[in-house]
Amino acid sequence: MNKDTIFSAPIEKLGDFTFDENVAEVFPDMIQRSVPGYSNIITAIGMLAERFVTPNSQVYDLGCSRGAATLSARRNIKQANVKIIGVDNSQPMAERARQHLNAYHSEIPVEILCDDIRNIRIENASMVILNFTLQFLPPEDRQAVLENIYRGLNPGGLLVLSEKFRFEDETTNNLLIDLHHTFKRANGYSELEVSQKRAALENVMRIDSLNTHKVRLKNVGFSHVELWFQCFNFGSMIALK
Ligand SMILES: C[S@@+](CC[C@H](N)C(=O)[O-])C[C@H]1O[C@@H](n2cnc3c(N)ncnc32)[C@H](O)[C@@H]1O
Ligand SMILES: O=C(O)C(=O)C[C@]1(C(=O)O)C=C[C@@H](O)C=C1
Repeated sequence: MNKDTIFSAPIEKLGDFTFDENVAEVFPDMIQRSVPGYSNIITAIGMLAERFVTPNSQVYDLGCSRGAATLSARRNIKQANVKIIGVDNSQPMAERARQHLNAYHSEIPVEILCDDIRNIRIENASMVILNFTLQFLPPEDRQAVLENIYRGLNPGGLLVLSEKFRFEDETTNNLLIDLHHTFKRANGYSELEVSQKRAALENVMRIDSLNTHKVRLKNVGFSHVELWFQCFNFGSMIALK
């Protein structure tokens, strides 16, 4: 697996973080070493797919990157006549997702669309995955994306929403951010890598509190909303229609 060294040397003009060719190339290593609990969440997405995906329905993986969540879902779906649609607006990510998914045999068709998730109409969905994607949309666009998902989900359908969180209590917020940085250091990132990446993400990743997520999901109409996983300032929620 290609190692993420993107922020290892000093960068004079640090621009905003983007999912470009360089990031796509090292992405599995980057996300594994940056997001505490990432592999547990990917495994659980498979378990949830096994339980929630119904025959003759569709599964959407929005912001699918290289297709890790899509693959986990596809491996665990036992129902007939299911289609998975992965969407990512980064061409280098979408290409790698197609290659990655084609490398494994499956009866379940997967279509990878290179498009903005704000343009996709969700239809006949039994499960929708937003695994660390909503946080990259402008905050004012998040409600509309969730409304579109809610409308396209079948009754009883599941949304999995994983995000980095902000906490309203300043002391615990700072502690959890600090623990996340300790986690990254333990995974081999230097102080410079941690601080340059933090600066690059500042404008593009405007994170919400857990409460903001819960209230918004309820406002959109979801009947049952719960946090099922948290490690430091990262976590994953389930919302049922
Ligand atoms: C942190 S990654 C997601 C990781 C992936 N879901 C996984 O489980 O491995 C965020 C992804 O969302 C994509 N993305 C960000 N904004 C998007 C948008 N408006 N439409 C489509 N994809 C978007 C990025 O290109 C990136 O690949
Ligand atoms: O590395 C960080 O500090 C992060 O915030 C992690 C995070 C994410 O949450 O999506 C940010 C960008 C990369 O795509 C991978 C992980």
